[in-house]
Amino acid sequence: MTTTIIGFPRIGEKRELKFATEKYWKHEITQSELLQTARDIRLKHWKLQQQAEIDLIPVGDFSFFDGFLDTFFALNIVPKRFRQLELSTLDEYFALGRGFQDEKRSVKALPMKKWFNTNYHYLVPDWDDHTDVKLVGTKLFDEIKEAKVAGVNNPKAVIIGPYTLLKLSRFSGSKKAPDFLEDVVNAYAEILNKVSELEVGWIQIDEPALCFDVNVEDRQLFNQLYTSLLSQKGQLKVLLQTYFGDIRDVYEDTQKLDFDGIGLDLVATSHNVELIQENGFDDQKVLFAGIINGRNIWRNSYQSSVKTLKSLGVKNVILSSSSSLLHVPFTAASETQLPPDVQQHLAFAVEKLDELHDLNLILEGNGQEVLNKNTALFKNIRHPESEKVRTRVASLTASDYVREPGRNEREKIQKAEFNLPVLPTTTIGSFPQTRDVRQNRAKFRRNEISREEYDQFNKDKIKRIVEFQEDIGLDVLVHGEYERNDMVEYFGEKLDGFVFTKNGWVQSYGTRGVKPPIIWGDVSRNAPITVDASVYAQSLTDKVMKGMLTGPVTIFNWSFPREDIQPKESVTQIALAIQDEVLDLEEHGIKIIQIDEAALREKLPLRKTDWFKEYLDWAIPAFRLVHSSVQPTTQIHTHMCYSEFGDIIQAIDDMDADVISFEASRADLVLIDQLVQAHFETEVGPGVYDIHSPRVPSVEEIQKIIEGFLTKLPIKSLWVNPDCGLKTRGEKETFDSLKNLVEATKRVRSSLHETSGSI
Ligand SMILES: Nc1nc2c(c(=O)[nH]1)N[C@@H](CNc1ccc(C(=O)N[C@@H](CCC(=O)N[C@@H](CCC(=O)N[C@@H](CCC(=O)O)C(=O)O)C(=O)O)C(=O)O)cc1)CN2
Ligand code: MET
Ligand SMILES: [Zn+2]
Repeated sequence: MTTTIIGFPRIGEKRELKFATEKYWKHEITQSELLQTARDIRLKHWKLQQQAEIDLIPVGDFSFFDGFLDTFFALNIVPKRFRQLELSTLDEYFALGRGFQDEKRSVKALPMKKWFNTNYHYLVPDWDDHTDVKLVGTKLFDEIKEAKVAGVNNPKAVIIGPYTLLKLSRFSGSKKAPDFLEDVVNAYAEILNKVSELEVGWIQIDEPALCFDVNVEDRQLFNQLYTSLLSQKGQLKVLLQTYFGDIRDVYEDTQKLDFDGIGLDLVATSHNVELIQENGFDDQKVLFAGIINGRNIWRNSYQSSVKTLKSLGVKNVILSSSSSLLHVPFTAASETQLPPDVQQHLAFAVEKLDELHDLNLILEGNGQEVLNKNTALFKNIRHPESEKVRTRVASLTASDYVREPGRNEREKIQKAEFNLPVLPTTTIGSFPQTRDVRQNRAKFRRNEISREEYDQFNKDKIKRIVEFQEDIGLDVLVHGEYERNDMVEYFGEKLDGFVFTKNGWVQSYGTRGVKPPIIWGDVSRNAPITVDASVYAQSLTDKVMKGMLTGPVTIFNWSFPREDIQPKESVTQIALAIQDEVLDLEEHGIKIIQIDEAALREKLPLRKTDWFKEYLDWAIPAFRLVHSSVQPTTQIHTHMCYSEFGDIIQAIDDMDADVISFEASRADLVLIDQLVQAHFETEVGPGVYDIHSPRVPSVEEIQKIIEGFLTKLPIKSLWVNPDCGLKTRGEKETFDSLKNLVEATKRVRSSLHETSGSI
């Protein structure tokens, strides 16, 4: 038996890569300084794995921005608009990820999407009829050489596979995936060949897309790709690596094809275990058993892992992580401020390396001591439970999930209550988290300023931004969320039952990271959270101030969940805590309350058959529970930044919010059509401009977009807003964009007057 991992976090223990990259973008360091930082990071991570005696060390899992981008960049899949910029290779690479702008030129970045059911984003390549797929990149080979020089004698080359590449791509020309098949196979064959020449034993080809539903055509595509590719592998051993789910649709095919290893996630579901038990596993192949959880931060229970592994009856096994460790923070060792009983149960990336080593020892018969210690740890685990919370959850009844009166009735009541103009304008909540805002928070954290000073700073910010919103004529105002480091971490810090880390950063996209809170005990609210800020903001204006909360499903999905109770149970507890906050806001005169569910779509199970019974059947009720007991006059908004909910429209409507805002880039006029077709009842604010880019949209541009929406949607259901919060933007571009948004709306309103006389 030996050990490996699928991949290691790459941002660095103290986010060194983030800081160096951002400095490079600001021209504060040179390219060679950035490359040196990257080399240092890779070396350090390889050494850590060597110290933990990991046998097969992944190489190629490092990335400056995104591993999916690395793969298609190496394969020359770069739209012309980027090539024409004539940048250096590295700058072209970054341009794909974050767009490019100088005095003369402006090119939009490739779109980003959620990587399966994680909070990590990958870049979506756009293939057109000019796309010329061929191997041009040397990153993987360079890193292999570098690893060998550094004394990594047993590297495992890592690359994203052709099936996943094709399935996750966008084809905008007349040529579709099958038309590129031959070129793709040739390019990958060349990669295998080059890796082989470097005397590498194994190549890991990541194919997580096999964990989605695989239909007949997909299955044929998969078989075609690999029949051809594997016939050219020579001496190189090929590992088909999957993660995040099971491969029931192609399990038999993978057994028949000439793979040397199959990597299966034994943690995300029990399905892969059953597949092996029921169908057996080819004696000639190695099972890369994904037994150490790459998605959560708890210690592994050796006893149950050993039991699972022994139940498989597979001859050749290499122990591995269930996914890349990219999705967990670097090390738990630095989290010294955590209660010791929590601390001892944590395993971040570095600790997971040791767990693999331990498990290997145990399975080889030399690990009785570590096994005993681990078993004792699990015997003594005590999650703080609250009788009060349990009783409250147990006494919920069906009526707690139903808001009265129904939506149509409420709509009339609220139109009278608020008397807003048609096409009401608003924003999604946050305003730019400028340097001074973060510094104020950092100072408070370091005890350099008092609570009063900290609060006063934020109050001044609120006052200023309320004045700005009034000045430019927005209709429904927000307080700006200056007090929040992150929309989930902030609530985690305020609620009982959560613990949080000091340095538990996980990459979300590019150089951006999040510090997911940890759900450790039963969750409840012990004091108001946002009431002061919202009430203060409302006191400054006669316009209506929108309260701003994060919903239970998003808080749960962007935290590290406990595993001793069902997700439904945790989410219901969080829902009741947020319900307390909703009712408190209402009682304090806040009349519109937005409850963000940005992450609702994200955790939809990979397979359609699981959508309702494993997720939506509790996620949608949890949201309803939060708001169902408010007055008919209180207007409930929700927000989802990603518009990929075409397939779950009915479930979104069933959340029973009064208004929903979401992203609506050009392609999503399709979504608007779907909404109309599905008789979607919730009022909608499809984002009229993209906040992920610093570009300022013109008045005319926004006006056109609103008019476009109006050709499809009734005017009484339409709101005007940006497509997400403004926290990552600069102030100047934000202010200019919002002024244009309001002006465009006014023009549309007056043109309506002219054409119809009344509205
Ligand atoms: N949890 C979550 N997931 C999400 C989103 C989201 O908003 N939250 N949005 C979507 C996109 N994802 C995003 C993820 C991260 C960021 C982001 O901006 N992250 C920031 C960190 C934000 C943060 O929490 N900052 C902290 C701490 C920042 C810090 O290190 N501060 C320095 C000081 C900084 C300074 O002086 O300038 C220090 O303490 O030393 C704070 O504000 O308090 C980053 O990586 O740069 C944006 C979007 C999807 N997933
Ligand atoms: C990622 S969704 C963001 C919603 C939040 N209210 C904000 O405006 O930042
Ligand atoms: Zn958003």
